[in-house]
Amino acid sequence: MVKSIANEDTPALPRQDRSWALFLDLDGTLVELVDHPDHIVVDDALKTRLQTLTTLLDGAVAVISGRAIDDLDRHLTLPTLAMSGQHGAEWRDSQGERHIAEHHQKALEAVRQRVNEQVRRDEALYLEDKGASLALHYRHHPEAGDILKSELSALIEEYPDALELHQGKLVFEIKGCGYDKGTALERFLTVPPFSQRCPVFIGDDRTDEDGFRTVNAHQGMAIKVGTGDTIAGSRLKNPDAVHEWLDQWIDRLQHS
Ligand SMILES: O=P(O)(O)OC[C@H]1O[C@H](O[C@H]2O[C@H](CO)[C@@H](O)[C@H](O)[C@H]2O)[C@H](O)[C@@H](O)[C@@H]1O
Repeated sequence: MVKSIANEDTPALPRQDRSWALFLDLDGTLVELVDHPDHIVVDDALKTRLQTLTTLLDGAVAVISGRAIDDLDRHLTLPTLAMSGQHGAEWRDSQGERHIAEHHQKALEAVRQRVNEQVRRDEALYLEDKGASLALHYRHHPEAGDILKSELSALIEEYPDALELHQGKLVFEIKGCGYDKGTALERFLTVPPFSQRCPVFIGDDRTDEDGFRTVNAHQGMAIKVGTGDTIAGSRLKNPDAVHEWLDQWIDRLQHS
């Protein structure tokens, strides 16, 4: 049964277990990618699925996203769910306490205005200002990718210890150095209810590879959604397959 939702070329996923910790990316993993960040569809079934798993795994479920936590809360409306936002720069622990990295904020402030000017020159671009990071979306002007990459790289050149450029799916992100999805996972794994559990991380994007690296180092399970190069050992085809696999997990735990 698991085989039908995994890609043909990867081994069947192991049987889900109560002793695992679950880490989930959002865009492209739990929800389909759409034309604009505000247009994702988070239905009630997904919210219930996340809540049920959190209960069954004694709280060891966290969303690990590039989005800001306020934005994740707006879409998921699960205010007590553990989360990491902005590629590890902010996080909400399992006690509900919020934390945010600040070391790069001065440098970010210095480039913010210049990125805004760039966006004003091309109305097909969309700037998502997340507070501790900037996402410049070029989904509606994909040919601009190469030039944007070199322009944004030049903009942050002055701040090599504070800022770095990440490339996602038709988006470039300017974010603080020293934080990524790998450090976000590592942080959760040092404290209960995540510590002492086998980590499972499901993600679709190249920024999720940092998380896969951490999970692999902890002998956990890295699951890549969709196609493309990856260091993950397993794959699921798309968000629907992810939902199906999570539902199997719920079913197993409720009937064991
Ligand atoms: O780490 P994630 O939860 O996967 O977030 C990664 C980025 O996702 C969002 O952008 C992407 O999804 C949009 C909606 O489907 C799409 O329009 C865009 O092209 C994608 O890059 C989000 O807006 C970013 O802030 C996240 O970093």
